[in-house]
Amino acid sequence: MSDVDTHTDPQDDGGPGGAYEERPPLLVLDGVVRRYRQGEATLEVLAGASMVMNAGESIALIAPSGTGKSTLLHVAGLLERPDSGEVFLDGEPTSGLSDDARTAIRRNQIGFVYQFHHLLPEFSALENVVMPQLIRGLAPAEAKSRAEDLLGYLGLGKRLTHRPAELSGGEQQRVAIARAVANAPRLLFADEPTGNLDPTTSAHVFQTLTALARASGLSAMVATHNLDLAATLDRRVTLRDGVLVEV
Ligand SMILES: Nc1ncnc2c1ncn2[C@@H]1O[C@H](COP(=O)(O)OP(=O)(O)OP(=O)(O)O)[C@@H](O)[C@H]1O
Repeated sequence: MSDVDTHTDPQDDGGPGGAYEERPPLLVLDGVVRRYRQGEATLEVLAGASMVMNAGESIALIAPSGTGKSTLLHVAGLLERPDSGEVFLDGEPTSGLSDDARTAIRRNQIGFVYQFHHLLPEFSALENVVMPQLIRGLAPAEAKSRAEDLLGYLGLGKRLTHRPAELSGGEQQRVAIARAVANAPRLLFADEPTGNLDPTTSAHVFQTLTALARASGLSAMVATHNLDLAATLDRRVTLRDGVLVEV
């Protein structure tokens, strides 16, 4: 175990349970190492990355292309396992969990947004947002109502029946954001969510994403190349030689 304390939240004043009750931070990365084989060589993309993410925090991940931002988001979001080190969720280690247990955590607690929307082309905006809720087991009427609310909040109330190809790039990304938060996750990972959009649309979609995260108390980690947008989040980190550094 390295110097990262996985069990106390520095912003936790003890809460209603009393001053001696300690709540672990939402997410802790502790000395995370991730290597890829590239032919004969091994590339160590993450070389002991550590960080603490508290509930409700928004963090920008800013680093040059190829330094490991996507890899970090995939490991933190339980899509990939670290080669060594640990990812703690609510103070509990996750790397030893079965694939099924990790999938269940992702489905119920984690949302992802990517640079390209990955919406299902043959389904409407509404259906794309309803679907993950049905997979989770929600009743169709409840799922539809939540999807309508979310899309309305994101300014897409008049685009519910449009298929992705009938929407603008910014609208497609907003549907992807609605889909990512449809199951009310606690954590949102966004990998250059506005990287494919023009500057004005990019700023609008980014602000929509962060406003939604704040309104719903969601913790968000957003990889972006845009320093102005990064400045609007609570904290900024970068990757230097595979290690996370606060900037
Ligand atoms: N599955 C893989 N197999 C082999 N190498 C990989 C794999 N995934 C990523 N890499 C390598 O790891 C390095 C980091 O990749 P990653 O996609 O995490 O970077 P990034 O910072 O997100 O880049 P970008 O900003 O261009 O998206 C790159 O050199 C990439 O080629």
